[in-house]
Amino acid sequence: MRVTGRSTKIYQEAIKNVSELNTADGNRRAEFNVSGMTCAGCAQSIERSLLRQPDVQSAVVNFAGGNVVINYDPAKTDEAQLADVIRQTGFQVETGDRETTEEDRRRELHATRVMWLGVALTLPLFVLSMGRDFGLWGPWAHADWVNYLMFALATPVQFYVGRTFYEGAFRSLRSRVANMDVLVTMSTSVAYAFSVAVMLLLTAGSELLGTHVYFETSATIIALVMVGHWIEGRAKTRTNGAITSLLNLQAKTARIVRDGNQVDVPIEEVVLGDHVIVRPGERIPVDGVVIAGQSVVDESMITGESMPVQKPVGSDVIGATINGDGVLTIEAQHLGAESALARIVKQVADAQATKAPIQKLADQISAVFVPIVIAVALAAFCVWFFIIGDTVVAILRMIAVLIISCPCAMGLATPLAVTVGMGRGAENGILFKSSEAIQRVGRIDHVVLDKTGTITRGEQVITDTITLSDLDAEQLIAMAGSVEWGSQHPIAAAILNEAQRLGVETSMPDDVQSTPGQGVSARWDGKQVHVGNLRFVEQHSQVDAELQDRAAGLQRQAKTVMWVACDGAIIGLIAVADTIKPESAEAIRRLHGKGIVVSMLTGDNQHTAEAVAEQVGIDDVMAEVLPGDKTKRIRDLQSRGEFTAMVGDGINDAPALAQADVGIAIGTGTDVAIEAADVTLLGGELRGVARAVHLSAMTMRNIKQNLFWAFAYNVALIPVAAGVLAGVDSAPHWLRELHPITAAMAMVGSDLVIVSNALRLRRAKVD
Ligand SMILES: Nc1ncnc2c1ncn2[C@@H]1O[C@H](COP(=O)(O)OP(=O)(O)OP(=O)(O)O)[C@@H](O)[C@H]1O
Ligand SMILES: [Cu+]
Repeated sequence: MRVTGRSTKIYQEAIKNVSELNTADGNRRAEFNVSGMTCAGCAQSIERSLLRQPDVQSAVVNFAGGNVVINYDPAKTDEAQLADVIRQTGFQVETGDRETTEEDRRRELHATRVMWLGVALTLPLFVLSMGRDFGLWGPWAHADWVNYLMFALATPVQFYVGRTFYEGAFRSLRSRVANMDVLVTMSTSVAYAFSVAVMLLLTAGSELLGTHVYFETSATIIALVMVGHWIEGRAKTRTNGAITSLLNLQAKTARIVRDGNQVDVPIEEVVLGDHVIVRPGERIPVDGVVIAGQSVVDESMITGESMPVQKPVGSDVIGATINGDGVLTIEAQHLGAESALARIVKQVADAQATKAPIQKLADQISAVFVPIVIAVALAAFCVWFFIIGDTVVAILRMIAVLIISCPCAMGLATPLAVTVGMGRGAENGILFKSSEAIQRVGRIDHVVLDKTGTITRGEQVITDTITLSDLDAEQLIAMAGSVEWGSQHPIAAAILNEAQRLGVETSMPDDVQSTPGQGVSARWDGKQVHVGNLRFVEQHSQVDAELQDRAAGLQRQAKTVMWVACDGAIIGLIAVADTIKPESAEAIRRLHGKGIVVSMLTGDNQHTAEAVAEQVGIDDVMAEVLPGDKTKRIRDLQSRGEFTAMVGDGINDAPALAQADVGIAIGTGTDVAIEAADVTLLGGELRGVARAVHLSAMTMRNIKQNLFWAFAYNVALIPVAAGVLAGVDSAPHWLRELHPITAAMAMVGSDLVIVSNALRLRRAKVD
């Protein structure tokens, strides 16, 4: 990814930070910016030369982003050696932690000047030549010296302006992957050399090769392709606009308290623990926690949720979000590359550097494409030369075929759309882990939702207590609460909160045993206490039918019922309720609208699960599933041939997220779920699932349109260029004899069509 200006620093800090990290398999990861790539063929030749190194596990070049990500064994090689390998392949390398330098800017400026020089030399050449063909000039135009004038104009274009093509072609042949430079070089060299021969023969008084020179053809092709690539390059930097604008959200300064005074300092000078004052309407400068004040904050730029969020003391705030009406004092927590924003940008950049399966296919095709094209071009030449016997036409046909079939459009089709799609995702709080993820999400036909924390808020509160025996409610809570000291479960927190609210004392239990998905038991106050679901307590105590009915009644109100047993006798029930997130029902409706089946997967009781399911419109309920069985349920769906996504909030869903065809994690942060998931919804709400599906489908459609265009254009125009329409009288003249210049315009045009189609995604609505 190429990011320029002020944002470079944050981005590169983030990248540097990860380059230093070891990857999971003990390898290291390096990222370089590579310049000098002219088409997807170049990207392939770099990949191949890197993969030939025995110590390189993977190498992915993103042609559109101009970078390469390498996974290597640090014991055997280092970044400098890898950079050398790329240089030997013939490209310039910049290591990730270097900022855009004067040197780069000069190089870019020089390239642009050379391009304009090419245009300046080609224009008069073109006018001169075309004017002569159409008889606009007087008889002087047919004098020998005019040919020499054209020669003088075309030669610098061919060898000075067009030098990059020769260099590119040379590099490409050395690594044995033919790229577009080979095609441009071959075709223009043929046109140029042929014209020189005609010119010299005419001077010698021979018309052996005819009387027409084609200097303007070679020059125009070079100029056109260069202008095309220049426009393309400018458009490509716009494809990452979403990320650049995310980075630009960072505040430049922060108002901090130092020695009791408020001072404004540049954001880089804020250190961990600084107290930062955020005034109404200001951008929050850094990630932190609120230590004084009260306000609402607009987090839409990070999470995609438009509703402002309440921020009382103790809540986390994210840098780059916008403060509402209150004044906040925050303590700075995550800075620089650690900040949420930098991590988001980094994840998107990483994801963009991976290859979608559909692109691998396109790469394979374009790799064999160039040799095939050269064969077709030679065949066209032979047919016209030997069978029809027209040397000039034979040469023009060959040039036209070479030019029109440049496969660069194929290489651009996927990465451009993926880059834009991921950027759109990031703007809406949807982070894709890889390019493959964005491709897979669109194929989902079954979504499995975790209940607690995903469909519901995950904030349980006690609603009912039923006591048997002579215990009162407070004593029941004291007993259950004490035993729950030994549990991390949200239900434990709910019971302890209730104890605190009632002012009941709880105390440390002994011999705590917690059974995941069932409950917890301990010795407390000389008694053996069990707190958990029915399955758990009935192993140790007698459960009568009347009580079961009462429990079921509570469960049908979507409440979760905990049984409390003491020394083998049931002594009470505690019911907790969780609020269903207000947007859950709508989120599920949207998935249904896309023809997706929605199931619920929960450890909770069947009645409770069904009551919740009914309120939000779930199709199918899988309840009372033990934590360890969640993956199995996902596998069952997969074995029925369903492309399954699992959506979870992370506490115990990580294995199921990893098992699913697409794992979608809800929420911010860095926990295991996000590691295991393919997609993270930063906003933490379910509507993001439908948005992700929609965005993915749009991106895939865009990719397919691009690929279709790239291939259809080649398949349709190669035969035309070869001259198959020559004998068809009803075809327009320019198609019957497709001139190489027309071919060059079509080639550049097809690239631009693809770039602008990909950019169209930037404005697409995600909802
Ligand atoms: N510490 C505990 N105290 C009391 N009951 C518990 C405890 N842990 C689990 N349970 C019981 O076991 C059931 C299943 O728990 P589990 O953790 O598998 O599901 P969950 O996380 O509550 O729901 P979901 O699977 O929807 O996220 C709970 O509904 C509860 O009845
Ligand atoms: Cu091209």
